[in-house]
Amino acid sequence: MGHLVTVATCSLNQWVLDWEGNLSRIIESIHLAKKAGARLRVGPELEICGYSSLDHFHELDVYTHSLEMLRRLLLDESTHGVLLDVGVPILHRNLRYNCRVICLDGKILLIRPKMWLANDGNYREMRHFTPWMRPRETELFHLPKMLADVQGETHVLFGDAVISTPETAFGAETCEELFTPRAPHIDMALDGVEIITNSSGSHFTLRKLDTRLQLIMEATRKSGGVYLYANQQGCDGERLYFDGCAMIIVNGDVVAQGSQFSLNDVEVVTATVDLDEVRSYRASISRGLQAACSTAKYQRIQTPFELSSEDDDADVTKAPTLPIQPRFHTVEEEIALCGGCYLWDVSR
Ligand SMILES: NC(=O)CC[C@H](N)C(=O)O
Repeated sequence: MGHLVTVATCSLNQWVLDWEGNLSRIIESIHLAKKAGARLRVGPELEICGYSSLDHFHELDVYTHSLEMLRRLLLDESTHGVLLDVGVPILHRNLRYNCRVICLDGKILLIRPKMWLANDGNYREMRHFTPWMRPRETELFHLPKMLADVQGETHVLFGDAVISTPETAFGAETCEELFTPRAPHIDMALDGVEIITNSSGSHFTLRKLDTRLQLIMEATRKSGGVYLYANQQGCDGERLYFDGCAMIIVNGDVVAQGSQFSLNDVEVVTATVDLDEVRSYRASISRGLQAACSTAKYQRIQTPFELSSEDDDADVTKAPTLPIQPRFHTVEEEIALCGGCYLWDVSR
């Protein structure tokens, strides 16, 4: 167990109810992540069915087909050997949730429902989903038979928990949660969670990338940590254009940034991060007392799967990815690129 970890996030051009296409792009992103040596991969919000499925989320078929696709993903051994954080809508005790399914080697470790839903501007999540309003609580999710067969068990954990590996802990927050005053990453970071994944369905509006970046940079500058941002890329069948830009940020510095306006269907962004940088950063800012008196303690789901290796730490050629200057388009470029990319994607 070492302290250098290679992680991956991605931008995918998913389409509403394009079951086969969405699954194949998810699998391709996992292959690319594995090829780059990543041991953790996060994908965009609701990537299995497409983010903007709108009132299709009222159709029970969407939940059944989403789980059928999840089953295929779990059974596909080419996706094993890396921790996966996949966006899936889940029906649980008659309520519809916008979830992350955290899985490894064909087994589900945790289903983490979105807690703070997006409901302003073009977002209507409260029309389709119920927010999970119980921070740090979990209960059991009864797997349908098709998944129980794969899992070898009838139930998995559902709720607000985090994953603990031998060397670190990671937790998921979903898109809008980053924008909220009491964002989940704050309590997670105070409880020692070092890596936060954020899977988003964040559409383009002028200068929104600046807002996202400021939020993530400030979050990790205040709390320390590694932040993996994944987003939908391009159109997905509704009116909106999503501007991708998957990113990896460490302690307030961007270390990897994907393209904001891309015609690629799958773009994977990876970085090698040094967990010791998070530990020393967290020790050097005056957060210790806040962490020590924080009563917000997360249930940790244990996995023996290692994100790092001692061999990597001993390999002098293996170094953490260095910070880069974040890239921003000018306002004029954003206007030109979003129109062109929207028209290309929507009309093909
Ligand atoms: N899907 C979401 O939760 C998106 C909401 C968020 N405010 C954004 O625009 O990125």
